[in-house]
Formats: sequence, structure tokens, C-alpha cells
Amino acid sequence: MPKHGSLKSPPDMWRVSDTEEEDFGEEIGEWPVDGVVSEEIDLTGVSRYEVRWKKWQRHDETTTTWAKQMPDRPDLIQDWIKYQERNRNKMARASTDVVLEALNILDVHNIRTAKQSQAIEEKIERRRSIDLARYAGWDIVERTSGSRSSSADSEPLSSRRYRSTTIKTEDSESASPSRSPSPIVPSLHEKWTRAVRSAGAARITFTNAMDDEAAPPVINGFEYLENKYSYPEGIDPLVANAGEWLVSCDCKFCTDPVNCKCQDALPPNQERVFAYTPEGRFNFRIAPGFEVVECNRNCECRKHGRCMNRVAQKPRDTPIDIFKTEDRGWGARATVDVPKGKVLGIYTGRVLHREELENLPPEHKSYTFNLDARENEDEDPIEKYTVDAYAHGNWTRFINHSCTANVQVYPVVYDTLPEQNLPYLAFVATANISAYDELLLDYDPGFVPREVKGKRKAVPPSATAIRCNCGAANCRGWLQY
Ligand SMILES: C[S@@+](CC[C@H](N)C(=O)[O-])C[C@H]1O[C@@H](n2cnc3c(N)ncnc32)[C@H](O)[C@@H]1O
Repeated sequence: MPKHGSLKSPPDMWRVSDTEEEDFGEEIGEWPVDGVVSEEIDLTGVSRYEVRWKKWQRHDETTTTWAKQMPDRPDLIQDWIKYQERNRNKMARASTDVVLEALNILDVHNIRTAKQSQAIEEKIERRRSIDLARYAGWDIVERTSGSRSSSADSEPLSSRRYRSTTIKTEDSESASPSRSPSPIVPSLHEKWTRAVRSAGAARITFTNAMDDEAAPPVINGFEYLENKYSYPEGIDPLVANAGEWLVSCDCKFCTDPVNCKCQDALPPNQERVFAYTPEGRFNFRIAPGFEVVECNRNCECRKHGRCMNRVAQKPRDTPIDIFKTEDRGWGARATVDVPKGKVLGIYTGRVLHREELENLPPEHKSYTFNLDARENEDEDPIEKYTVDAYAHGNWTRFINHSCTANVQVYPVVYDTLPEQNLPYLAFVATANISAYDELLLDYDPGFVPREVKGKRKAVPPSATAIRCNCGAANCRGWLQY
């Protein structure tokens, strides 16, 4: 019965058992039990409990058995759930460190148990509420094996290899000694780190081994938005008050998409399947372009905390490095190995009406993404939207293009109505990606280079097209804008 080696406290609350459930027929109710002593959670999110008998023991002196239900003693499970909650909160108060080692185990059916055992949900909540200014560094202890040595993740922020950009205000440079020192403007990295942490997401780092640029060159006042859009006045996303309109389910664990009511929001021609595996990875069963409808804040499953239909809405747990590439500006990569199907994060930025797109300054163009999953041609143009990540956005705006991509985007809704055409765009790994390999998206999979005099790729497809430097064997030569 192996235990998770990395768990320090309390040691016996969660463990993984190979023991089959024993069949006691009607007898189980007859044998007085002390209570539940541990729990494991299966692939579908259903728990089973290890119960200790009061006096009885087997010949080998073991005193416990595993049971999924105890219809005659629901109080024991209730007591256990409360006891667990108290302990997880205690763990989160003691430290918000998370040992990711246990989550990387290939033995995926234990992941739910491992997540509970590390109080991950509680720690994320706690991170949100902690005074961020007091943090000296990120609090995830990463112990992934096989990742490349350039990782700075386990170092404290202050000893990072990336160059931090602590900028003094003009005021402070000219300040006379008698005046109190002017505040130091936080570096871009510090500002972003605060935003990342308040969203409960994993760390973002900057690395530049190419030249002296300390941080990606975003405009002054760039707003880092980890997991939400910025809406201008005039676009009412209903995010705040969509509650009353959202179609919600009354499932406990959402294992059956056919009967999970929030899936009624899918268009009738879309197959009713969940988009995720029980381990929370995209299962690629939803055809490209079709929308994923995740459970929302009104769904009953929210109370039980183990719904498998909430993934893109959770805080990002993959640490990301924004790094300077050789010939494509800054790019993005994960600092841990990423399995196929892993949902990495969502595209964010300022939402625009599509018709504003043509008046955008050219430098914005390469940071825009259309939210056109549901649109149809005859739709009122006012209800067509685009996200512009030029002045507001997150790390996903640094994902470069490759004609051989390793991530793809799918639209997902959970805080708006699908008909509003305001889905989020989630980035998902389409292959196993090693730590520190660049994350790459095919910006325009439908693009076919023009052929002139038998030569493809020689002629730019438009006046604004730029040469593609992806270096892939199947490179189509150009990025069109
Ligand atoms: C969404 S941005 C990606 C982040 C960008 N590299 C940066 O530093 O901000 C898209 C821009 O990155 C550059 N880029 C991305 N992929 C490229 C590629 N395969 N070849 C050349 N340039 C690329 C182009 O300048 C493109 O307009």
C-alpha cells in the first residue's frame, strides 16, 4: 500500500490502496466501526473510505476495510469530511508550498487523491488572500525530474538569472539627500508577478540569454490580465450578472455529459461529450472550432469541489518562462514537462467590436484573436468580437507561430452565455512537450502559400505578410496579417 512519499502531514489521511472492497453482504452494519481513517478518490471522482472496526480484527491483525458507501452510518462520512476540511485548512495555513512531484506521477488514477492530500484547492484560496507584498518568492516547490538545468524555478526571486528591471523614477534620481527617497517603480516582472499571484496562478519568469533587453518590450501601462478580459464600456459581457441566465447542472460530480444540464447550452448539432479526461486534460473529442461549455458558478457540482468539467476556469498551474528567442522576438515555454492535453492557460486582452479591428494601429494586429467560434455570417457585426492583447493581456500573447505547432486553441465558456460570442480561448498541448521547449501555435492553419512560376513561398501572400522563421520542415514561408 504505497503512500505518497512527499506527504508530511498528516501522514495517514489519504493513501492509495490496492485492496479490493470486501463483500460482507448484510453483515457490515452489524460490525461496529470506529470511524473512517483514510480516503482515496477514483477516476470518476468517487471516494471510497477506509473504515476501522471497533473491536474486530483479522487473523493477520489488520483492523480496516474499504467501503464506498455506508448507508447505515452517513454520520461517519460527514465526520470524516469535516475532519479532512479542518486538516487541509490547517495545512494551507502552515504553508502554501505544493510539492508537484506527487502530481507528476504517471499513475494518473491517484492524482485526485494526491491533490486532496496536498490541500491544493485550499492553498490556492489562501494564496489569493495573502498579503502579496510580504512574499519573498513563489511558493511552489518544484521537484520535477528530467527538466533542463536552466530552470530558475527553485531559486528565490532575488537570485534569479533573468535580469530584473528595477527602474527608478526620474524623481528619485534627482532627489536631494534631504528629501525622503521616492518610491521605486516596481519592475514589469514584479507587477506581473503580483497579478499572477492574485489570480492564484503559477509563476511567470523572464529569461534573456540573447541580448540586454531585460524584459519583453510592452507599452507603458500594459495591464497584465491572468484570467479575464478587459471590457470597454459598451460591451456588456454579463459576467457579473449572467448568474441568473447561466444554464446550470444539478450533478454532484458531473460524470455524465448527456444528463449534465449545463451541456444544454451546447448547440444541438454538437455531440454531448465532456472535453476533459478525469485527470483534467483535454481529450480531443470535441472537433476543432466547437465550443466547450464548462460548469459554472450556479452548478450544484461547485459545492462538492470535484467536477471534471472545470479546467480552463481553474488557475493556471503550469509555470511559464517568457524568453528571448533568436529571431522571433520573445516567446513562451513551460518550465516543467507538459503532457498532451494539458490546458496551459487562456488568451486575455481587451475585447473589441470586430469592426474596430480595421482602425487598430498596425502594431496591434499581431496580438489580436477573433472570438468567432459561434458566429455566423449574417450575424449583426456589433455582436462579433476580437481580443486585442497589445496593451492588456498575459503570457499567451508571447506564443510564437510555427507551421508545426505543439499547442492549439479551443473556445470555452463558463462565465458568459455561449450566444454572447465571448468565449475564452484556451491553449492546450497537442503533444507531450518537454520542459523549456517553446510553446508554438499555428496562427493560420488554413493558409496555403501562393505558387508563382512553380515556386511556392517565394511571394508574400499580402503586403503586410512577414517571413516565417519557424524553421519547420513543412514551413509555409509567411505569416499573414
Ligand atoms: C503574438 S506575437 C508573439 C510574441 C512576439 N514574438 C513578441 O516578442 O511580442 C506575434 C509576432 O511574433 C513574431 N513571430 C511569431 N512567430 C514567428 C515566426 N514563426 N517567424 C517570425 N516571426 C514570428 C512576429 O513578429 C509576429 O508578428
